[in-house]
Amino acid sequence: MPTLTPPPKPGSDPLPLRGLRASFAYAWAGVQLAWKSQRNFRLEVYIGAIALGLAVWLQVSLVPVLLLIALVLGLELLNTALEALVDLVSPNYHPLAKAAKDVAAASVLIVSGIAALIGVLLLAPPLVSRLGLW
Ligand SMILES: Nc1ncnc2c1ncn2[C@@H]1O[C@H](COP(=O)(O)OP(=O)(O)OP(=O)(O)O)[C@@H](O)[C@H]1O
Repeated sequence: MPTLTPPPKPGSDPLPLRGLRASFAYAWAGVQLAWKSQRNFRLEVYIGAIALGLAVWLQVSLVPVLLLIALVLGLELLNTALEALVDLVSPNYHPLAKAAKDVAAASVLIVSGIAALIGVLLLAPPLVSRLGLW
């Protein structure tokens, strides 16, 4: 019978700062995992970086752009976590597993679509004017 390793518990470290550092390290490992395994996450990071660069260049307020980037990337990470959990509990086909994955993917789709629309509404007018097209 395989021995089960208990999960690490950085929050219960008697030295709070060491526990905090370990928590950040686990969270960063999650970002790296998503970067390596999720093409959509990489694409969203690239698009977010371009939007941020444009906002700086066009002197548009960075607050809405940063909020939208955080929303899309955070939701994509949650979607990735949910996919992993579904694969763990339901490696075989199950309609509820399908519902969980499809609805989680739908949340990313809707938020990304609306974020893209807001991004265009924010950046297109100053971009057109900066390029002297209007
Ligand atoms: N265990 C399962 N039971 C039923 N349907 C599943 C199951 N696993 C995946 N699916 C279906 O296959 C689709 C694709 O699943 P998958 O895990 O490959 O995610 P994905 O959309 O390819 O995500 P990503 O490309 O971000 O990894 C799901 O949206 C779901 O409809």
